[in-house]
Amino acid sequence: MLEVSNLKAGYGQSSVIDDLSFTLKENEILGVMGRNGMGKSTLFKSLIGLLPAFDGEIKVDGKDVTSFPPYKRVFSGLAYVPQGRMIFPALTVTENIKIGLEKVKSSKIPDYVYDYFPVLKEMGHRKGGNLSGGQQQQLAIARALVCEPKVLLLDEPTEGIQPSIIKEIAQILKKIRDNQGISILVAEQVLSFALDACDRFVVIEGGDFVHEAGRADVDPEKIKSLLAV
Ligand SMILES: Nc1ncnc2c1ncn2[C@@H]1O[C@H](COP(=O)(O)OP(=O)(O)OP(=O)(O)O)[C@@H](O)[C@H]1O
Repeated sequence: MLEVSNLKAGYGQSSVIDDLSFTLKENEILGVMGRNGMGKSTLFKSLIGLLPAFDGEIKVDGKDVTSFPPYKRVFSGLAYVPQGRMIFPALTVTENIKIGLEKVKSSKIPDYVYDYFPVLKEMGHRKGGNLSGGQQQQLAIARALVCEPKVLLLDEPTEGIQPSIIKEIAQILKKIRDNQGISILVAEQVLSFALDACDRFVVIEGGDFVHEAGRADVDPEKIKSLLAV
């Protein structure tokens, strides 16, 4: 569903992601694990087009989007939830979700949003900035979901969120994958969350993948050691 070949990306003259290749399969949840500063956000920003690729190719469902600006990548099936969530604090919960609906030219929030995130129904009229971190994360995921993406990019969804909500978000992501039939790429540092949510795991270090494992053969201690170095 997402094919990344020999991707090179970074800031100005300095390259952070260097010659990275991987694929995300249909209905797969792939966890990109890595310590602070290892290149997770840089990778995600280059996938959605906030950073241009210096080289390489990004394909979504077979379509080359490498030269597309972010909005065209969204129309090609990508959706992005940035680190820090970036919801609109002065808009209500409902208004925030409706921004995602612009893409599908609809004004009705689909019922599935409230099945996954009942709290967003209760808090529909509340300003986004007055929600807790966990609720804001759910709002950001909901806003991305209503774009009906083929691939959802989630950058550190657990950051600053309490453990019980982290567990809940892992379960919801699996439900979303199953019911909406989308593929999910998630950057994470919290190993327990990744083990709950992901089908496959890669560890990024210095902009390159240094370890890969599937759910069946994952060695949590190995990943823990790579995250702790
Ligand atoms: N705007 C920027 N300009 C220049 N260098 C940057 C910029 N943003 C990040 N970097 C550098 O790129 C490298 C990778 O950072 P990145 O934010 O991708 O890491 P990360 O794995 O997402 O870490 P974190 O979990 O802390 O967000 C780091 O060396 C960082 O200093």
